[in-house]
Amino acid sequence: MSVPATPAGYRPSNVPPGLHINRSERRRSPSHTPQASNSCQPNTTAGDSNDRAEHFNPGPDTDDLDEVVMAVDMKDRGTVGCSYYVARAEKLYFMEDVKSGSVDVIATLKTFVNPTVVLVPVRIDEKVVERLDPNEGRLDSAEDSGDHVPPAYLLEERPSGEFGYDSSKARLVNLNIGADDGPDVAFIAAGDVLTAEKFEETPETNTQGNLLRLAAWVNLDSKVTVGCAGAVLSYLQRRRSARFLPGDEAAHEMFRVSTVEMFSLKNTMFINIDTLLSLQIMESESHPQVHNQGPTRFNSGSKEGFSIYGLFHFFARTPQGRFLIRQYFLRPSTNIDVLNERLKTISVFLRPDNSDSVELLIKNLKSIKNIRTILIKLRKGVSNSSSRGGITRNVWETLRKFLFHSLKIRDTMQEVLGGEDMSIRNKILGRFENAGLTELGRKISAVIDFEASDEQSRTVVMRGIDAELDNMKRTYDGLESLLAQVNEHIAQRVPANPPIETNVVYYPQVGFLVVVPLDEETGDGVYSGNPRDPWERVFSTENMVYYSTSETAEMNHQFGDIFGLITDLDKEIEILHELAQVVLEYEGLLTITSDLCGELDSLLALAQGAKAHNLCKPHMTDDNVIEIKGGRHLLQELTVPSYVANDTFLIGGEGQSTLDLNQENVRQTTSTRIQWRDKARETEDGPSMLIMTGPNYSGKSVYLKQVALVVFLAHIGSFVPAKKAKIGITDKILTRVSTRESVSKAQSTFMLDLQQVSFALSTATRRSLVVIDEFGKGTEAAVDGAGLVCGVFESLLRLGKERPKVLGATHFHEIFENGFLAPRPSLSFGHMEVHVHHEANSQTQLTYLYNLKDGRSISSFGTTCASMNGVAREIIIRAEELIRLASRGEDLVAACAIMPDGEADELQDAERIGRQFLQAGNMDMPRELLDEVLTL
Ligand SMILES: Nc1ncnc2c1ncn2[C@@H]1O[C@H](COP(=O)(O)OP(=O)(O)OP(=O)(O)O)[C@@H](O)[C@H]1O
Repeated sequence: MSVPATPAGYRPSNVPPGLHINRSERRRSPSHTPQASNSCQPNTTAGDSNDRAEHFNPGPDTDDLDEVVMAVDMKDRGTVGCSYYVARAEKLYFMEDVKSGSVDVIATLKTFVNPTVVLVPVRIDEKVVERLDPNEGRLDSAEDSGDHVPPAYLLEERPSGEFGYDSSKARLVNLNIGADDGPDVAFIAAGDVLTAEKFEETPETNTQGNLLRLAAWVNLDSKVTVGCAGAVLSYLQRRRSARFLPGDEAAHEMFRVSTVEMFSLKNTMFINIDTLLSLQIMESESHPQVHNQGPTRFNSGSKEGFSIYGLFHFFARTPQGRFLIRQYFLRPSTNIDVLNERLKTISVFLRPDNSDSVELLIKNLKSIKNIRTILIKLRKGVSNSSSRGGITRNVWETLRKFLFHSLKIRDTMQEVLGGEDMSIRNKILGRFENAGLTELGRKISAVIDFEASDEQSRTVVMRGIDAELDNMKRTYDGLESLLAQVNEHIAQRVPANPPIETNVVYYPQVGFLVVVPLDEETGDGVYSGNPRDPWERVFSTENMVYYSTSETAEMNHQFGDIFGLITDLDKEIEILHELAQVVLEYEGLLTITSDLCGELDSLLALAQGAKAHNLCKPHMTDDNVIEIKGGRHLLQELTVPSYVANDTFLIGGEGQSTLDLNQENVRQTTSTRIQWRDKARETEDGPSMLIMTGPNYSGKSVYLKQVALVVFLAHIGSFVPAKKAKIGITDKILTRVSTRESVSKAQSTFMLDLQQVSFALSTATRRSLVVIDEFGKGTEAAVDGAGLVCGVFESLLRLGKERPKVLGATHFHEIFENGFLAPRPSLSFGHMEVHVHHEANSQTQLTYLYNLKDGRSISSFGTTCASMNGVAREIIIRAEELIRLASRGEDLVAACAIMPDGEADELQDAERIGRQFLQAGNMDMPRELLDEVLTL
C-alpha cells in the first residue's frame, strides 16, 4: 500500500496565500473521484494535487528576488552618493561618497550596479537624469521593427525628503528587521566580515547602540550615500506595503536586509553601456521581471545571444556562477593582483593532467543550486506560521544534493595539481567545513525519508522521530489488513444467496465505507443492511453504491481521517519546521559554501571558454602598453571560414621604459615589429595612436574592435584571443563605434557621435584606450567631418605624456593628403592589405587579405567596392571621372555643369525666348513672337 499524495501545505487554488482552510470545509469538497476497491489507494488526482501544492506553496516571488534597487544622488556641486539593494543576496550596499564626482560617475554606477529600479530625488540636476535615461541600451533595429522594447529599468523621481540624511539615518538604525530576539543584521565593511560571534559581542539594542554599531561598518560621513540608502529603504517599505496587509508577518520576509556592505568604484575599469553594446560584449535583452513592464538590462539568464559574454556564460553551471560571470563583465577590474589570480587559476584548470578533476568539478557543480534562495524559502516557511508547510520537498532535496556535492567538490579540489597556492582552492578547503556540512547532511537525512518522499511526491518524515506520528503511520500501514478483516465481518452478515460481493474502502477526508454493486432495478445497492441496522447511503457511482455502516462509523470514530492527520498533521509540519530552524543555524556556512561554489563555477567557465576558443594567457603589466601578437576577434572568427590574425602595438603616454621595450622586442620577428621597435628606439617612445585607412569591408572596424576586446577580456581576468598579449592596466575603454546607431529618437546619430567623442576627450587618461571608428561621417559637408576627425585626433595626440592609446579608422583621406595631421612618432598608420586585379574589361577587382600593413592605404577603392556591390557602370564611370578631377584640384561645380549632347542648345533657345518675353514687358505679345514660341 502506498500513501496517497496529499502533501503538507496543500492549498486549493482559490484560497489566497496566508489563509488556512479548515478541515471540515475540505471534507465537503473532496478532490478525488472515488472508485470501488477495497484498497486504501484512493486518490487518482494525487499527482495533480501535488503539482498544485508545489505551485501554490507561498515560496518567495522569484521576480522579487531578481530586483536590484539603486538610489543615486548628486549634491554640493558634484558629491555623488549611491546605495543599492540586491534582493537575492538580501544585501544593502553603500558607496563611499565620491567628492567632485561628475555625471560620468553616475554612468559608471549604472553599469556597475545593473539595476532594475533607479531612484533619484526630484531636485537632482537634469544632466544626471539624462545620464540615467533608461532607454539607453535600446537598439534602433528593435524600435524600427515595431517591437515593444522595455526600458532598461524603472527610473523613479522621489521627493527629496526621502533622501534626507537624518531620516535616512533613522531608517538605517532601525534596520534590525527580521530579528525576533534582537537584531540579526550583520554589518560588513569592504573586505571585512562581521561574524555572528563578533556581532554577539555588541548586544546593544537601543538606538544609540545600533547607531554606534552601524557607524562601525558603514561610513556615516558619506552623507549623500546615507540619504540614498534611506531612499532605497523607503522604496522597499512601499513595495512591502503594496503587497501585504498591515500586520502580516510575511511582509518581513520580503526585501529583508540581512547584511550591509561597502562598495567602491576604485579598481573598476570604466566601461559604459554604449561600449558594451557596440563591442558586442553584452546584449541588452528583454527581462520581463519587474512590476509594470519589465525592464531591459543585462541579465544573468540563459538567453544571452551572440555576444562575448554569451560565449562564457554558457559554460557556467550554477546560478551563482552565472551571476558572477555577469559581474566580471560589468565590472572589469584594474587590480592586477585580482586579475593575475584569475589568470593563474585558469592556467591550473587548463593543465592536461587536471582534466579529470575539472570534469568532476563541473559534474558536481551541475547539482549545486543557489542556497541563498533556498535559505530565503526556509526562513519564510519558518517565520510565517501560515506557510510553514510551504517548505516544499524540493527545498530538502536541493539542500541534500547541495551538501553532498559540496563535499565532493571539496575532495576534488584537493586533487587539483599545481593549485597549492590558488586562492579559490584554499578558500574552498578552508571555508567548506567538512564537519559542519557532513553534520548538517546527517541531520537532514535523519529526519527526511527521501526514498518515501520520492515515491509519495511529498515530504515524508522518517520513522523514529516522533512516537505519535509513528503510531499513526503504523496504523495507516496496517489499514489494508484491517479493511480486509472488517470486510470479512460484514460479509458474514450479508445473505449468502445470491452471493453478494462487498468491499470496505478508505478515502482520506471521507473515511471508511462499505461498497456493494448497484441494483439497476431499484437504483440502490443489491444489499443495504437489514431493517434493524440499515446502512446509510453516502454516494454511488455508475455500478457501485457506497454506504456508511455501524462498523465503518466505529472505524471512523477510532481512526478518524488518519491520512489527513499524517499528511496535514501539525506534528509532521512541526518536525519539518524544527528541521528548517536547524538548517538556518548553518546559514553562514551554507551561504559561504554556495558563494564559493559560484566563484569556482565562474572561474571554470572562464577556463572552459579559454579552451573552447583557443585563448592565451595575457601578461598583465603596469606598463602603459598594448602589445598583441596574432590577435583575433572572438565573434567574427566564428562567422568566417578563415580568420586572419593581426598584431597590435600601442604605448600610451609615459608608456614603458626603453629598456623594457627593447628586451620585449628581442623576441619579436615580424617586420612591422622591427619598424615599431626602431621607431620606439628613435624616440624613446612608441605610437600611442594607430589610424586605419583603406577600402570598405577591408576589416578596419573588426580590427579596432578586436584590440578593444582583447584589452577588455584581459581586464575581466580571462584569457584572450591571441597568440601572445602584453596588456597594460587600462582604466577606461571609450568608444565611438558605428555599429551602434542612435539610442534615442531625440538624438541624431551624429549628435550621439559627438557626445561619445567629447566624453572620450574629456575623460580619457594616459591609461585609457579610445576607439574611434568612422567619426564625422554624419556631417552634411564632408569637410566638416574631416575637420572634426582631424581635430579630435590632433587633440588626443597633443596630450603629450597624458595621451591615451587610440585606435581610429577614417575614410577622410584628405586630412593626410593635405598634411592636416602632421606625422610624429606617436602617430602610426595601418591598413588592411588588399589585392587589386585589373581585368580585361578595364574593371577592377579587389581581394581582401585582412592582413595588417604598416602605413596608409593609397586609395579607399570606393568605386571598386561600389561596382562589386552592383552599382551601375555609368555611375561608376562618372564617379571615377569626378574623383580624378578632384584629385587634380579642379573646380567640381564647373565640372558638373558640363551638359550631355544637345542639352546645351536647348537651354540656349530657352534662354533667348525668356529674354524676348522680358523685353516685351507689359505690351501685348506680338503674334509673330507667339507663333515662334509655339512652334519651338
Ligand atoms: N581579420 C579578418 N579575417 C577574416 N575576415 C575578416 C577579418 N576582418 C574582417 N573580416 C571580414 O570583413 C568584413 C568587413 O570588415 P569590417 O566591417 O571591419 O570592414 P571595414 O573596413 O570596417 O568596412 P567599412 O569601412 O565599410 O566600415 C567582416 O564582416 C568580416 O567578415
